[in-house]
Amino acid sequence: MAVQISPSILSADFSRLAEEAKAVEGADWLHVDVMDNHFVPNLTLGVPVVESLARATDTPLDCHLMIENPDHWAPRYVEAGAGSVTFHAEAAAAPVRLAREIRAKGARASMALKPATPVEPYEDLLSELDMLLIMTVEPGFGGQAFLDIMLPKIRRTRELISKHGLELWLQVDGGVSASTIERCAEAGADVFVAGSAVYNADDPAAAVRMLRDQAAAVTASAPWACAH
Ligand SMILES: O=C(CO)[C@@H](O)[C@H](O)COP(=O)(O)O
Ligand SMILES: [Fe+2]
Repeated sequence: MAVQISPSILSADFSRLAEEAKAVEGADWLHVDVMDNHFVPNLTLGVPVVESLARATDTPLDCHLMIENPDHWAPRYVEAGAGSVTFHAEAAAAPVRLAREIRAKGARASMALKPATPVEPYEDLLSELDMLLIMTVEPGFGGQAFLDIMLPKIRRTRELISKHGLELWLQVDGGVSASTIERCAEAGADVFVAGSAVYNADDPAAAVRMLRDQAAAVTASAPWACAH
């Protein structure tokens, strides 16, 4: 699978969301961070804003739900127009049922792991998912420093994907920039969320292209990238 870039609208100007979404057209996804001030200590946006964003851009929406009770809310984000919906493993009561419901409603189903949550207990669930998101910061805020200590988890997850022959995308989110994306790609990530590295750049669309080129140069020689 080719590498994909998902700019996070969290680092954009929220008073101009439609324009900011258009500024990164050409990206593979638009990452939308939904926070409820319970699962994480921050509050962002909800279903009505996602509905409006879906109308404002042709870029598919990659909704990252940092909320309690995703079992109830995740399907609502599919109905709002998201192309991919990520719920947190730590918050979901019934992750298999939820992933199946997201898929049945027509979106890609994805599950996220906070930094302290290991992947191994979820090995048997991976076949139910279209993407696994490994957080490379503690969720809640943009602009935090990348956690290098997550690289072994990315590597172990890539090994599990290869071992089971899965078509699972492996996303990283948090502190991904020109100085960290290559390490993520080397470890086995293939979908990269970048908020501040894209929206703080003078030319966000060019920043997306540069990040994609950097990651693609690394994965071009990765055996797992050739296999998918
Ligand atoms: O989910 C989150 C934060 O919880 C992210 O999607 C951030 O929005 C990424 O921002 P940067 O770390 O790239 O600035
Ligand atoms: Fe995110």
